[in-house]
Amino acid sequence: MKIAVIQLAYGDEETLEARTQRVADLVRAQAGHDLVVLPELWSAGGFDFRAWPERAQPADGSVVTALAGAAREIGAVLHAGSLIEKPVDEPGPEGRGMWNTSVLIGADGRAVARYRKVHRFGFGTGEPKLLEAGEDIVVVDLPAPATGLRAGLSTCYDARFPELYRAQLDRGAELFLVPAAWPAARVEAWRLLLRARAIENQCFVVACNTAGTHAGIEMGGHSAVIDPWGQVLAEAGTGEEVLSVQIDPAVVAEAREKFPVLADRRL
Ligand SMILES: NC(=O)CCC(=O)C(=O)O
Repeated sequence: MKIAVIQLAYGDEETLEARTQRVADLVRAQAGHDLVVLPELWSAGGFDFRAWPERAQPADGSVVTALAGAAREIGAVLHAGSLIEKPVDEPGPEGRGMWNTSVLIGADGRAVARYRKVHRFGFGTGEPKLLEAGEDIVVVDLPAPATGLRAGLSTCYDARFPELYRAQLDRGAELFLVPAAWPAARVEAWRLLLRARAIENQCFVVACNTAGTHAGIEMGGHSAVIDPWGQVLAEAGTGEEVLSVQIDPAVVAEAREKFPVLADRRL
């Protein structure tokens, strides 16, 4: 399976329309890959809380529609990163009506899965103040042409909560897709947590972070693809960059058979 991880950089100047066009073009440029992955909240701005209400959209709004077209054109599965989702007529349990939602799009341009971020980052500000929390664990068989692995969806801060990944493992996950807007200030934690999630669950990790500086926060980059042994197959630097990585889905079963640590779990 050939994967492209688009570590996008952005600042504060670009309009939503211009960024959407730029990102759709970047996705189109990944023709030949089976799976293309984008970062968290690239359309709304990961830490640009004030812009979220005006950039919020339904999960079938103009941003996802533009990307679905790009995925269809190149015949790839696309993890569209996440957006500030504001569905029509869904106020949510806390009355905020907005979620940090990831969308996985098939090569036919149709949405195959949606994940609403469970752990909200901000300690009383930002996400917990403005957004609803997701409540569902989402694990899905990757569709053609990215077939062969079952993927668990999570987002950024979720990486600090190993129990979420165990729950995904128990639903058959073999690969974790993790879009993020993780700041440079804590990038070593990001790098370490991703490897830990791969090793403890014997899963691939495909993690796509943000680069650049927006809303006064420098993003950490270091997107990575990690195998079930914890080997880093590719890692980005700190700027905008596309990682292109070939993975062998058979490595999951191989690692679990050669080193059957999961069989020793005591619940
Ligand atoms: N967007 C996020 O979830 C940021 C998480 C973060 O900065 C951290 O966990 O540290």
